[in-house]
Amino acid sequence: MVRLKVNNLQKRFKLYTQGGIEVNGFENIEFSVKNGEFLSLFGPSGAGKSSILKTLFRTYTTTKGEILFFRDSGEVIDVAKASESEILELRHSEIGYVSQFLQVLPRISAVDVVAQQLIFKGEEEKASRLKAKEMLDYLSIREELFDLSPLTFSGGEQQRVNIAKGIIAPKSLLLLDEPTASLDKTNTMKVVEKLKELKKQGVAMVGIFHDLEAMEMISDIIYKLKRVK
Ligand SMILES: Nc1ncnc2c1ncn2[C@@H]1O[C@H](COP(=O)(O)OP(=O)(O)OP(=O)(O)O)[C@@H](O)[C@H]1O
Repeated sequence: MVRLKVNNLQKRFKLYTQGGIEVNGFENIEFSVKNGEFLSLFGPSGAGKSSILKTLFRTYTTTKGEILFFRDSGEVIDVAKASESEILELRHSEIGYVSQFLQVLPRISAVDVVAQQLIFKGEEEKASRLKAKEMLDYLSIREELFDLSPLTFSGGEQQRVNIAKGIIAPKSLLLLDEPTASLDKTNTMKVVEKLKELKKQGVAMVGIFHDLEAMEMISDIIYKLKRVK
């Protein structure tokens, strides 16, 4: 079943603080992603990969085109045109976004940052914390760090906590913006294994990988972008 269909999508940025100059982000983007499929956005720097992901999550508005999200109920929502409250609801229940940067409140432990995602979904607290610990351990976070705030962790450790947080309670569509950017090969491959499990669970994904081997291992579709002139 198709989860996401993007039709003739275009983004032009208007730079109000710089004399209203317009800059091309991307244009003529067309793809669809089914449940359990992974589509990678691939292309040179500046081709528009990150901007496409942000537009799919409605961090950026759409200049032209459609972003059709298909709910299990059969209802179709155009993310490009949906109201703010519909977008908040979609983000809450259907669409997840994982960037390369962890954003957390101070004084919340790594385990809690991850476990909260399960607790929000209604899972019991003790079981959630146990699952969170297993996920952190799988992603090579040392046990002595579990109860500390990730704000003092290294860049790569923060990124792994961020991935754990982003994938432990997956929604139906997951958007991944270079989630493994500063990870070593071993941890990158561990993330790829986890993402493959999500595919088996039927999660549709759109992602950007700078590691080409990881991209080829995980992708069902590689969508090639050219720099717009
Ligand atoms: N918020 C913004 N305001 C103005 N222009 C933007 C904005 N975000 C992106 N752009 C422009 O859109 C184009 C595409 O940028 P984007 O970051 O999506 O590329 P990318 O393919 O992800 O590149 P990279 O691989 O280097 O991360 C660039 O020319 C950039 O200057």
